Amino acid sequence: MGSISEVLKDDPLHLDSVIPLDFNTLKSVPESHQWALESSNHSVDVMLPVIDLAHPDAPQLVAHAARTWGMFQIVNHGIPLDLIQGVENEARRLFSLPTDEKMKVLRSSENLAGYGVARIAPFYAKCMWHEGFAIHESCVDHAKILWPHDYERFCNTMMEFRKKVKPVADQLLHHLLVSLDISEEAIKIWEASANKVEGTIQLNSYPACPDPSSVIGLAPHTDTLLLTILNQCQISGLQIFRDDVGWISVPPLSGAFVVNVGDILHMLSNGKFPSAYHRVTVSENKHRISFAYFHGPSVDSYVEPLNKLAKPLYRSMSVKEFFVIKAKHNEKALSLVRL
Ligand SMILES: C=C1C[C@]23C[C@@]1(O)CC[C@H]2[C@@]12CCC[C@@](C)(C(=O)O1)[C@H]2[C@@H]3C(=O)O
Ligand SMILES: O=C(O)CCC(=O)C(=O)O
Ligand SMILES: [Fe+2]
Repeated sequence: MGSISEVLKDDPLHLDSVIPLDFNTLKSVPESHQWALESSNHSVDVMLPVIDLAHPDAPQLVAHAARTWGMFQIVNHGIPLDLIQGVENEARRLFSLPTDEKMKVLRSSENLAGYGVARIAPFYAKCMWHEGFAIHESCVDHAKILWPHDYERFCNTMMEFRKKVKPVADQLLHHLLVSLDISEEAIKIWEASANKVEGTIQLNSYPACPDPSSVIGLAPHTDTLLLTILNQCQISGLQIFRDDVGWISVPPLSGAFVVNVGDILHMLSNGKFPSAYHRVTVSENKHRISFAYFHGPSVDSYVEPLNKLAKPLYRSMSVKEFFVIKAKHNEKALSLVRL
């Protein structure tokens, strides 16, 4: 995504003016973080599909789960447990730094990488109980500022994770595209588009909160790209919304990753794979960490429903155009590009 800064330079959100709170010093929830939540984060427990990627039917199971849920969990993905633990440890090392240290790597408005609030933060009057750190391409510059004499451990761990997770995302995308009954050429184009970019890693931190029912970790949203592969680090908090059931908790499963469909795959599949609407709640006594890999596409790609036999529900547009629409309209973006 070389020219993403170009896309974001007209972004109306001034993220560098929204700074995460110094959560460590708080004994109560400040008004700035108190949300009027209907039914206070209430959710039900329904098991999301858990797919063994080594199972011979994995391609069909993945496609079925993406169609019915837009979100599922994967096991037997080949990402070693010690690497998962390593990423969590490094994320905890980063977020436990003093606020003034983290502020040295604050993400600017037109930049994808660095420390700060979620990109969706400026859409809400209240702040989320969350801080994040995004890694785009290399993380050496930022890590050297944080740990001048010990930056390699952080960077090597993150790069090793990206090296291992990207092929998993490629494989999942392949299963999904094949199931769409589209031309081999279209499959190749989109695989190449996703393959061309390194993908962004997002580390999320949700500190323990004195009154979890009055705050939100991450407000309800859909992810923008093709696929997100997320690890919840063994602490619950992620919820997915279904019209028929309401909010459903996604229990963390040791060693598993949660996969969810993003808006661009939603459009490519003509809505067959719905982008998952999800949110995050926080805990009273646990500092929750999660980390996610956001898979492609290249900003130079052109998005349109790929199955030419079906009536298109979304108009054609460049990925850049969609990023601009999403940055301006957030939740309304998909409905604005619907035909
Ligand atoms: C690649 C990206 C997806 C993301 C925006 C980003 O540039 C890096 C952070 C990602 C994240 C994580 C929290 C939720 C989210 C909606 C946000 O505000 O920042 C996602 C973005 C997204 O999928 O649009
Ligand atoms: O922390 C989580 O479980 C989810 C994070 C998330 O939705 C995101 O990074 O887009
Ligand atoms: Fe998300």
